Amino acid sequence: MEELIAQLNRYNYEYYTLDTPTVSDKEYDVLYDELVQLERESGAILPGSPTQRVGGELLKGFSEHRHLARLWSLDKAQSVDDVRTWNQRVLKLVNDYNTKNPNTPLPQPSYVLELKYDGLTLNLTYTDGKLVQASTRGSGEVGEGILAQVKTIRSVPLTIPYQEGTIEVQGEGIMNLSVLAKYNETAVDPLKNARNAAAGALRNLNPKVTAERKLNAFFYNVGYSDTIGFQNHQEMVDFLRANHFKVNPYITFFDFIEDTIAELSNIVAQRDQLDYLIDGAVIKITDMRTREALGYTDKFPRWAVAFKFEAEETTTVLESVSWEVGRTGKITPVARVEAVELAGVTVQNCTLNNIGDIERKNLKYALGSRVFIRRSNDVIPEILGKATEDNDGEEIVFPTACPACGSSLEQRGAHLFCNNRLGCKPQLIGRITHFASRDAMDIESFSVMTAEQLYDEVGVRDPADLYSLTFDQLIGLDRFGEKKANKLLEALEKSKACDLSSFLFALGIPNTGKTTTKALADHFGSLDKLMAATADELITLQDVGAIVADSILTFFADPRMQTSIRTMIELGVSPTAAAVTNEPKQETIFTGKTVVLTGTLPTLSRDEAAKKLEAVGAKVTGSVSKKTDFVIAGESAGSKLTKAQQLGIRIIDSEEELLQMLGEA
Ligand SMILES: NC(=O)c1ccc[n+]([C@@H]2O[C@H](COP(=O)([O-])OP(=O)(O)OC[C@H]3O[C@@H](n4cnc5c(N)ncnc54)[C@H](O)[C@@H]3O)[C@@H](O)[C@H]2O)c1
Ligand SMILES: [Zn+2]
Repeated sequence: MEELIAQLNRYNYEYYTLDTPTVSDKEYDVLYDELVQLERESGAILPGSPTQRVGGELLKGFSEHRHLARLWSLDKAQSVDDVRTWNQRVLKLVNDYNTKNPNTPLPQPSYVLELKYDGLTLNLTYTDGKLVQASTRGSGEVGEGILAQVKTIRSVPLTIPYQEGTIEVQGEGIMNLSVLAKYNETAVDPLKNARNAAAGALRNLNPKVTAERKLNAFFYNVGYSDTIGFQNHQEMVDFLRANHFKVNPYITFFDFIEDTIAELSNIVAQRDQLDYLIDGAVIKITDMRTREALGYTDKFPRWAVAFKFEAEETTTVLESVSWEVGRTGKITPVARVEAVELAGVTVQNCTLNNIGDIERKNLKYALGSRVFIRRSNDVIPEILGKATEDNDGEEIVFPTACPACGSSLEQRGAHLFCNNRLGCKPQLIGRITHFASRDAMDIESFSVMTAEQLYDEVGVRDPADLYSLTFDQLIGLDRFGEKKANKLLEALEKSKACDLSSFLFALGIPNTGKTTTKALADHFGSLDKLMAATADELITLQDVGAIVADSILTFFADPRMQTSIRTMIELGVSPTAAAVTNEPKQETIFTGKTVVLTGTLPTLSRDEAAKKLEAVGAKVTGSVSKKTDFVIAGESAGSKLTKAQQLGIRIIDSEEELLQMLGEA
């Protein structure tokens, strides 16, 4: 217990006083919970235990402010069961109170749900309508006066309409994520995390530094007033709004705890769409008399509980960096980290984006050091920066030669490239695999392994080579029986009658994705016309700017590409543009609606289903949001389906039903 107390107090100091934590909240919480557990089991609380107090030490240089009413921490629930346990305790206390006070019983508890903003607590003091002090939470009783710093926040009102005596209002100072990203674009010292960025700026003695960070704030409580009282939370929120405090639009009231709990998953689903960090949601009892009756422990109110979300950040050790070659020749650093659990999965690989990013994030000498990693949505976790200040790690040596083919590398912007387009195996394998992929030529049963095998054993170097493969060549290969060989040849044959936009996408023209290739196909109508197009003609298209136009021209001017395309055409590949119709063929339930496809349907490929939907005027998009009208979920649909369920979006989970709705079955 002594060790834990020493360790936790050091982390508290780094977090609350210095605003530069060296462990993640997740790691801190594990140790804290361990201490709570030991205190409970032993019945002993040792001196200096962080479970008995709020916050950390005050910084020198700021004046002290004694809060007119105490500020609190929040009890936390890690699971919905913890929320239910908290609620049971509330019900029991209400019941006890009502037994003792039969003439003035408390109402049946009702609940308010708010987001838990992750920033720095602010306590604002107004006297006769004027902002006279602003302070941090500090110890809960005394905080640091940071009036000049808080005045730089544009959303903090300097005067308010309510002018009767003194009130204190609490909120959270935050940095919007978009503001942080913008700040980091040009910053010499990029900021790792919005919470520490906000806290550090507010507790900077120089208000100019605070102003540069363009902070924001949300207010959620009137902690003290000489004159005014509220019956319930809604009245208090109305008062805050009427007095021009920025109140978060998401505040929801519930009569039943189970409804409140059900709503938590909606917040989790929308977490990634918010422009600020939240680390949970707060459930509070709405009735003020009940709050008073329930009271406080040493540390937190009994009438509120914070439901903590799964952490998205943690720390781990950066073990090694390897360099991967993509199909365009771009070299991507991939970090191998000590295995660590984050948001329910074990993380072992993280992206480092590019060499520019490694330098910007001060990771050049970070091999073997502890680093912060962050995972949001389904993307590969990213390394945010080092967890220590020292530069004692080993150097990440940037390659000068391609790890695959040995050619010397060229730096363009923040990226390294291998220019050996024709002789660098991973580039060729990448191009062939991309060519055959589902969104491209959709050659069934073709995988990276097939591409590698054909490369190694039959000498396939270019997508065009696929169309002269013979049965005899294939049957001689490992793991290729008669059936498999025929299947691949059939799939290749079938792919010859492709549509132009898929063919263009399959070619892998740099800087052109599916939307662009579709626009090109629609506009030009034939491969020949596109290949003869000029830059002026290309940039008339909506999706095509100067860079994309240049990529397209350079690509088709390359004699090797011309040969490859000519060979394919000679071997029977015949890309044709779908007839462009501006009017959808027929009105269906999907006309004008936004649809997301996920998982595998029994017979239709995702592309075929998308085409059918587009033909009746639906917009097919890649990610589920509130704007999605339908989600078509095939077999092994994953997170998109979960999200659709959470958002209450209509889900169609059978191909038959889909075809029926399309009027085809
Ligand atoms: N990484 C570290 O080294 C380290 C060290 C210390 C603490 N911590 C983190 O801090 C947590 C404890 O911190 P705490 O006591 O400062 O905060 P808390 O999690 O107990 O929450 C209380 C605070 O939540 C804020 N809040 C945000 N939205 C709110 C809302 N709608 N209603 C009411 N309050 C709201 C308020 O500022 C309030 O002071 C730990 O669980 C840990 O995750 C991390
Ligand atoms: Zn190479």
